[in-house]
Amino acid sequence: MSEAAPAPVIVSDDPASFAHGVLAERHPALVARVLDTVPYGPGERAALTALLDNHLKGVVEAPEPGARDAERWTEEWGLPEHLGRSWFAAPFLWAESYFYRRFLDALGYFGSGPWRGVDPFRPFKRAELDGPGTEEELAALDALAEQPREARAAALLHGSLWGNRADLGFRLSVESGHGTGAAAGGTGDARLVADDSEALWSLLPVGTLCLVADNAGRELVPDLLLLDHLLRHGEAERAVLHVKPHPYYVSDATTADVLDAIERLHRAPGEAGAAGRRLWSALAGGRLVLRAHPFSCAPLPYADMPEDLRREFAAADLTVLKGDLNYRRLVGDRLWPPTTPFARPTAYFPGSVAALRTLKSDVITGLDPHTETGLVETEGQRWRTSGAHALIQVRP
Ligand SMILES: O=P(O)(O)OC[C@@]1(O)O[C@H](CO)[C@@H](O)[C@@H]1O
Repeated sequence: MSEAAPAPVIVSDDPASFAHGVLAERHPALVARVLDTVPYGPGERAALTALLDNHLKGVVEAPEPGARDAERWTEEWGLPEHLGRSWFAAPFLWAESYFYRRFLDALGYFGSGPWRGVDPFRPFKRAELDGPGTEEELAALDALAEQPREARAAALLHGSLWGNRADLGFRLSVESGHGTGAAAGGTGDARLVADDSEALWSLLPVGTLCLVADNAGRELVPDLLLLDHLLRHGEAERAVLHVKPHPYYVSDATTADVLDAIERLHRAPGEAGAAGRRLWSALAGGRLVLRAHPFSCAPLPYADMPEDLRREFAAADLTVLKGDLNYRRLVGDRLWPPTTPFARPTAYFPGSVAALRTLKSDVITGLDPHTETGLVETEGQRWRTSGAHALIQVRP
């Protein structure tokens, strides 16, 4: 491949690939889990089962008639190109994203019936917030408060980074043995395959910081704690938190999830409760602003973002994107040579941009050659998808 040629887009048609495994194994596991957890009626169950059958063996079909976003999918998000073709022939990012859109259709999320607006993934998100893991993490904030400010900032950054392992989609394949995940691995710096944290801190303080959130629950809580820290200490005058306009990729955070997370903090004792109260006031007072742009659920890379979103990111002094899916969309869901400089596929992004991500899919850029060689020698290609490694990358 020449220097200038873009790397190949990832497609799910190779049965040996990670992408194929997501469609063929992770999605059936997800359907089973949701139907086990939520007492949807026979109609919704039949529709979801039919969708899964179509996804695995059939061809891409149009959304339910009258869908309010049908025009967008048709005119802007590439649906006509894939209609009538196997889901496995479409780009991985497109197929996966459309599956979540159709998932909500099957369960009446966009309909006019009683399941309208009911998040099928909410029980999983709530269980995380109410679980002992969250309780322990919140209690640890009291001891952290004794630390010097820089140590606190570093701990909160790493909390937000490693919180990214908390997506149910990823854990489904780890639990069912289909993934190569190491969900309980260590979290020390040795597991960072790229660490631009110095460059990240050097960009602060800023006026407006955009944080493009990923998962709810145990990822969103540390994201909010990081934002609270930055706002409180003047490292950002204002923060804009981008969430999804509807449930997506199982655990992705919506406005309702932000409210649940703040409520969880609010009712905690000590430092966590104080952070919850500050975040509540920041939202009420406009220093913390929520955005739920439709493009956040688009099946496309950020390089194709619409003009209004581009202007929004351009107006921020720094945009931080969380998680694996956002990384795939930021650099393009392509098989880049891992040593491709991070600055190259992100050159189009308006303004300074940073990525905080645990590695849970094949896409990777910005590795130095020694790091890549060392990873391949010890792990083959498993390091790309196991979730055991993470990165902090910055393009100022
Ligand atoms: O964006 P997140 O929550 O970090 O990860 C989402 C994820 O689980 O979904 C995709 C496969 O389903 C992978 O890109 C990734 O592992």
